[in-house]
Amino acid sequence: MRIGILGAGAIAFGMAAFLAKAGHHPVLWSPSGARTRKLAAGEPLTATGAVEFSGPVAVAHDGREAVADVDAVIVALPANGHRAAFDAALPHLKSDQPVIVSSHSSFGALYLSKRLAERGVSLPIIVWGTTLLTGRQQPDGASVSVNTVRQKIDVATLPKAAAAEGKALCTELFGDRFVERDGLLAISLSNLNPQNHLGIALLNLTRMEKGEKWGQGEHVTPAVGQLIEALDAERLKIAESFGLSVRTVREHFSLSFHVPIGTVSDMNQQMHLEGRGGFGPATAESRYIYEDVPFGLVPTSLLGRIAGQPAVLHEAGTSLFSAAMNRNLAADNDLLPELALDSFSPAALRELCDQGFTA
Ligand SMILES: NC(=O)C1=CN([C@@H]2O[C@H](COP(=O)(O)OP(=O)(O)OC[C@H]3O[C@@H](n4cnc5c(N)ncnc54)[C@H](OP(=O)(O)O)[C@@H]3O)[C@@H](O)[C@H]2O)C=CC1
Ligand SMILES: CC(C)(CO)C(=O)C(=O)O
Repeated sequence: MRIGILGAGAIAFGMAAFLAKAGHHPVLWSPSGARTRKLAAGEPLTATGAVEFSGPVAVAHDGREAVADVDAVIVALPANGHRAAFDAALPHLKSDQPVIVSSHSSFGALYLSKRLAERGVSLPIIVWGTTLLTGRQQPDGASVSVNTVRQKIDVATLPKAAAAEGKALCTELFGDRFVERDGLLAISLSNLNPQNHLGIALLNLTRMEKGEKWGQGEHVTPAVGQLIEALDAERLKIAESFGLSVRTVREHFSLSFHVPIGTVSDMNQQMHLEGRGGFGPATAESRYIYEDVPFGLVPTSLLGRIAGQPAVLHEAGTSLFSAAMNRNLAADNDLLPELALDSFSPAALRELCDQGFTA
């Protein structure tokens, strides 16, 4: 199949390599063009580690080229770029052309659904709770090091009625690893980066600010792990009050990183011992803050208010990072203001997350 990928970072490169290796035809789009310059000049895309691949891949020069004549579109860039990517693709998307959002954040699928309905276009939006793989892009501009390919990925569709079709497509492209969850609302409570990264980045902020090279797994010490698990308890309580089943952070870690289940700290220490703990951000200008606070902590706090289960640690995380960065990080979210979800009842939100917007 021909697959348009919006984004050209670590995840987009890794997915393109995975797809090309499986015989599909990925088309990568870098919004600025910078990250596909080498590939467009004919250098092969190279993946090493958990995915091994080297070969040519196609490059799109704009949003129109990225979605023209493709069988499906994948959005694979940080959530602070989702609205820009959606807007670039929107005028060119056709009815029945599925769009996969990985990882889904901050009700981006509802934003896309609303804009598509305004155009009279109807297509399945497939949302994943996380990414297919983890990895880091290499400075040579044409390669990616893939740390892990996940065993399980939570998936749902908007509208919910497209669930079987959505899961079948994902399985055809990426194999038998998809676990169907109870709609977009469940997936909105399934992305664990915001909680994980709040613990990691807040408690290691000076390391990031000073540009140190530091082991991420190694620095998920017992205190950091306990903060992550306390944040997880808030998320689980919100999910429960909506009647939704979601994975715990312990299950997520064990399934993603192939370590026996234990405390979050113990699992990270195990990854560190095996040389798979990775490195934390070497700058405070990191998506761990600028993506995960506005597009992760903020929407979870909103869900907590709607559910009557205030997420006090999530709210504190937003306030603490906003103070430390001297910036109102909640105001960086450019998706939620378009949706005005604050006044929704739990039942009305659930209905919208199951049906989406219709033309
Ligand atoms: N890497 C990992 O291991 C993991 C990543 N994730 C999630 O996956 C998603 C992708 O991550 P990853 O690939 O690592 O991220 P990267 O930072 O590597 O993504 C870079 C890509 O995003 C584009 N981009 C970034 N910000 C914007 C913006 N404001 N507007 C438009 N485009 C933008 C860049 O554009 P340009 O090409 O123009 O530079 C580039 O194509 C994120 O949501 C991340 O949290 C989740 C778990 C693990
Ligand atoms: C490094 C990892 C896998 C865990 O924090 C991650 O989730 C990310 O890079 O976003």
